[in-house]
Amino acid sequence: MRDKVTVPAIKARKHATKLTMVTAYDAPMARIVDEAEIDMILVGDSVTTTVLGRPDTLAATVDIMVHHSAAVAQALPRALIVTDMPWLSYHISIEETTRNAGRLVREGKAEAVKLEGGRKRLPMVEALLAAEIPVMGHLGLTPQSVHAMGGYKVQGKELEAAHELLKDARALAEAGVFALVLEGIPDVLAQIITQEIDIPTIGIGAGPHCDGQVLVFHDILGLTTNHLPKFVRQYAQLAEIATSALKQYSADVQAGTFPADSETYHTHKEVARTLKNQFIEQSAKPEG
Ligand SMILES: Nc1nc(=O)c2c([nH]1)NC[C@@H]1CN(c3ccc(C(=O)N[C@@H](CCC(=O)O)C(=O)O)cc3)CN21
Ligand SMILES: CC(C)C(=O)C(=O)O
Repeated sequence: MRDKVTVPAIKARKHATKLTMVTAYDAPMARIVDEAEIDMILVGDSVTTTVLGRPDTLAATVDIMVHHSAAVAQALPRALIVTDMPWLSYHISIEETTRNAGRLVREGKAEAVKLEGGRKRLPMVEALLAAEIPVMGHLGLTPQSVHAMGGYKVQGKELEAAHELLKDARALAEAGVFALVLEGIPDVLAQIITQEIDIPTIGIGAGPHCDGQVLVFHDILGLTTNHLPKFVRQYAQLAEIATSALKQYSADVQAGTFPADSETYHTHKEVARTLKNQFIEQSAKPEG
């Protein structure tokens, strides 16, 4: 039995083996991810795009994140549960931010929260850490900034933007976040940030030099039907497997081969015989 993954254990992996994180949005998904010995489960606001059919993550609310986080926690995973703070739940005031994160922890059973943005989020990050809530940062292509970025575009490609991202990473690390997601940035910038800060970096579309990697469950397993970012590697085509299984089920129903006797309930022979005699025509012949 491997030990429960904790925030200090994640921090301690900075100069050890690579960290892995995968999203999950409900209990069976959490069990599948945990069986694979993934270090961290991200209850991502990508639940909106993967499960709720939305084009972006802006529709996520604290209620939605609590609902999915609590379902994941019900699986009692060994992996650390990190739950996303949705858009506008940490932008208005320190009080609202702390209360919202508190709900993710108390009702959603999150063991840490993740929020997007750098220096402009520092007062909120500091308030959460003061309330003993571990915080994971998220910089670069931050999906909650989709409209401000003008789409899902790689960030930090120009020299000045790269320097600004490094400053944001340093500020978050100094404030005390325990790990930092780097999304959609050039490999060399991710390499430099990883070298310059003393907490683990978790990359998604940020090249191979990060201390760990994260991907979305549906993307890895081939359950996503829409456009896939360049950074996704699909390790299975589960949608195809599911569709062919459901077609087989449908064919069996049409052919009358499902359900079989072993999949059917029976009553006592005497009761069955009497009922048949009363209601089913031509059932007078003796029952076997
Ligand atoms: N299923 C899913 N997977 C994700 O990784 C994900 C979500 N949903 N929803 C929220 C955000 C949106 N994400 C995205 C979506 C698209 C690109 C994308 O298409 N990027 C361009 C980059 C173009 C460029 O600037 O060079 C690409 O072609 O990869 C990247 C991240 C990541 N997140
Ligand atoms: C793409 C990952 C990092 C994320 O934030 C999410 O799944 O919401």
